[in-house]
Amino acid sequence: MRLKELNEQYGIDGALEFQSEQHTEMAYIKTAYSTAKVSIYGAQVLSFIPKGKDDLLFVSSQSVYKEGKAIRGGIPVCWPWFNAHPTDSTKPSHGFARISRWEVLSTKKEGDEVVISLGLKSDDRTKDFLPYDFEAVLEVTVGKRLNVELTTKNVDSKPFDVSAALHTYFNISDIATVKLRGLHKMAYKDDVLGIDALQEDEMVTFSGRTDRRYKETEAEVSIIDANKTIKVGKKGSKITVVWNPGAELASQMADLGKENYKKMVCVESANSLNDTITIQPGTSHCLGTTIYSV
Ligand SMILES: O=P(O)(O)OC[C@H]1O[C@@H](O)[C@H](O)[C@@H](O)[C@@H]1O
Repeated sequence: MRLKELNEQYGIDGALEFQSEQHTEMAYIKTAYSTAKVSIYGAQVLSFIPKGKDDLLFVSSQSVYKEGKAIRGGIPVCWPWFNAHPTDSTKPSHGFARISRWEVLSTKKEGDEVVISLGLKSDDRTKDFLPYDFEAVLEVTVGKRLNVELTTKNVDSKPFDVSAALHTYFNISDIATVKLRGLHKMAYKDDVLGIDALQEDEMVTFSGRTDRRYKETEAEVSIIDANKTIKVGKKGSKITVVWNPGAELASQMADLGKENYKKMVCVESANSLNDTITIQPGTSHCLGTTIYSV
């Protein structure tokens, strides 16, 4: 759909406007409490700014905007698999949702909130990646908080498995001093060391490359930064991924750049490991995250 038609059909006066940017359209959203920006390519939220505060989301200044490449930052939708494909390493890392063009399904303003729904359906292209019929919907609600829900519906006659993550990049002042609360005593898979471990310290802190999948985690996590605390809630997820590439890996990531890793931390609401979801025909699964600052 062209920009003019998008705005005619789905624009909301003073609250939601589409603009062409890079290789896609972006929805610019304004509410009494916040502003947000959502890329139609990837169904990726790229900005959430509560009134009077800094952006809670980080987007790399080196990010590449081009068809087939994932935008480095915001909330990439990793789906229908998390990280490498379970059996075929030639398939794209973190699935194909974040490198797909989604369709706008609806927009609305309800009280102080603005909601945009984006959809992705199975077709000949997606069958190469996931040989089942599906309907995925990403609903983004912007208000005092940012709420993002990814619903996968199985419209096939056979069950299929989904692993996923709402891979949120948070904007922080310094990875060396930031702390995460809410994961104390939780078991995790350390994907850097390849071991299982337990979170002994009350706070998670960062002293190098960190890549962990905390298990059985349904509680809110607080990101405690120098002058703000960001709360990250979740829904339909028992895995919380914590990721920062550290200096060495960051220096090899052209779309991140050498220094930017210091300004970001990922806290992801995920389905992975023993929380991979089997979706039966005619049923659906919803994975969500809620973000706000205090
Ligand atoms: O570079 P990508 O494909 O966006 O992935 C970034 C990271 O995403 C994290 O969620 C994974 O735990 C890491 O292992 C991975 O490196």
